[in-house]
Amino acid sequence: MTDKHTNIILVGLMGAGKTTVGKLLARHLDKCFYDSDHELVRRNGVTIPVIFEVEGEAGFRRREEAVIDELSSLDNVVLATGGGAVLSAQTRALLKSRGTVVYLRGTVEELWQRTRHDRNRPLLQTADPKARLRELYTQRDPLYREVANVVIDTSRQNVNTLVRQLEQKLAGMPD
Ligand SMILES: Nc1ncnc2c1ncn2[C@@H]1O[C@H](COP(=O)(O)OP(=O)(O)OP(=O)(O)O)[C@@H](O)[C@H]1O
Ligand SMILES: O=C(O)C1=C[C@@H](O)[C@@H](O)[C@H](O)C1
Ligand SMILES: [Mg+2]
Repeated sequence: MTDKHTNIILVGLMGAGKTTVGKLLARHLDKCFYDSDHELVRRNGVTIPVIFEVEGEAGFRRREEAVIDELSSLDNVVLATGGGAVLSAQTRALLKSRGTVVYLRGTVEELWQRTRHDRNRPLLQTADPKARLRELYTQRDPLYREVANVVIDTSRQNVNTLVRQLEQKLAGMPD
């Protein structure tokens, strides 16, 4: 059975640090780390842009929903989810029931600085990627907040500080 408080699930926009913070947090808490994006790439043997190209965003979302269902049903994991995972109502319900959900929040400016040189994010391959990021922020911030038990502001915080802060918050949470 899945014990709600053995899993930590990270949500947030592209560049929020879910993968980076998640890996370090898992090491500190002695939990296994999974990343839904990495798992999709590993299982399908192609990059995320290729999945988007071949199956469209809808195809990617179906695969993402299934892999998050599977990974979140494990115990004692830190799970970094893809930035758009919360678009699925089914996934939102699942995440809330399967772990302590942490929203890593960042300003659009910072998220932009962290993602601008990376071509691996198909949703940002537009004429004005920063404006796109702003739109995604407006659309998704309420969804991240809806699922989150904890909201962490990542602005001007290095990864080590964030992990320490997160560990303290998690330790202080009721069972
Ligand atoms: N708190 C931070 N301060 C400075 N740089 C950071 C911070 N968190 C992450 N980064 C950097 O920002 C980039 C994006 O981080 P990361 O890949 O962990 O984001 P993500 O939330 O997993 O994004 P995605 O949803 O696209 O997978 C990386 O180069 C990482 O080193
Ligand atoms: O924000 C999003 O919709 C995405 C974020 C990434 O983590 C990947 O899951 C993919 O690039 C889509
Ligand atoms: Mg990531």
